[in-house]
Amino acid sequence: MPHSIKKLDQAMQLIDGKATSKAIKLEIKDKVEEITKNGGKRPHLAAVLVGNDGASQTYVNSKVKSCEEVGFESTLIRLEEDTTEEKLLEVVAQLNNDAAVDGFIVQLPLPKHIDEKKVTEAIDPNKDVDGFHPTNLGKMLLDLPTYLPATPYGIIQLLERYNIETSGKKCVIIGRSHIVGSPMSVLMARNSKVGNCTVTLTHSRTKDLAAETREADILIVALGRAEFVTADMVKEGTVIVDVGITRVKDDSKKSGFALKGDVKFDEVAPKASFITPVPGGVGPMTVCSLMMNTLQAAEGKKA
Ligand SMILES: Nc1nc(=O)c2c([nH]1)NC[C@@H]1CN(c3ccc(C(=O)N[C@@H](CCC(=O)O)C(=O)O)cc3)C=[N+]21
Repeated sequence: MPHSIKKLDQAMQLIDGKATSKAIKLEIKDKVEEITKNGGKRPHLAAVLVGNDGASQTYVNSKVKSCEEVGFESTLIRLEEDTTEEKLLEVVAQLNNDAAVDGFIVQLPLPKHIDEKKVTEAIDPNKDVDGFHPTNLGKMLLDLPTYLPATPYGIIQLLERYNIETSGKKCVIIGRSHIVGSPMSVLMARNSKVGNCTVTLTHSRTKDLAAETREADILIVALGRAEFVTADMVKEGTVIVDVGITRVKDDSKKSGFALKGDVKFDEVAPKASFITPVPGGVGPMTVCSLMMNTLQAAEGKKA
């Protein structure tokens, strides 16, 4: 068969996270209009940012902007890099008790002198729209109503909206973080519309990683190393979800850096059936999930 025809048969489709998040945000905006029209309160998301990390500022700004787009109220609380753990826990307690705030997040990573676990556990699970609190992760595991962690929830939305068949497929995940890889393994395995996969969760101690990834019908990459996955690591026709986002120095860019995913896109994309780009893939969906969780919080369907 001529090469060009083979290529046509296997046309790769880009999964457009930016467009999907826009569509979902319009749906949320409609719901907000309905709520306020009926005299209800506008959903309100608060975000706490400690310090001046460049990437964190970008993400938090995009969350505030998304709130405006969907008609949410938003509050950004900025604290100095040297804020004490005690002070941050006070701010968390205030937000827990503030009836005007439906949900809030504390942007991670936090400065080294603050215990992230302690802060996460201090957040009222009913307001934990990040879905990081042990109570909410536990509920997820038990299929109880809860807030799903933002990035995994965004990925599920993408797979669902692109009608990607997951049932009975082999899903390989790279990275076992508490906020992406680990919850993703639970969601892909559970008995749900998107789910029913046979899941392999790989990590730094996995013996022959490429042997595992080559088996994947769906490959989810979340280890945070730019261009880690190369063409030889994937089989033809795989669905690839790239969660990584690393700033790499690039003098040709106005910002001085380029954003790179965990997948070497140019060489891997031609082998994929579906693939998420970076930027414009999973990132915008993460923000969108926060909006969905905040709407859920405001509607009183508490975790
Ligand atoms: N408590 C907490 N909750 C989070 O949800 C959380 C966090 N901490 N810490 C950091 C990670 C990362 N994250 C992203 C959000 C948006 C984009 C995003 O919008 N990315 C754009 C590009 C943005 C850019 O230009 O840098 C894109 O991929 O197209 C990416 C990553 C949320 N996180």
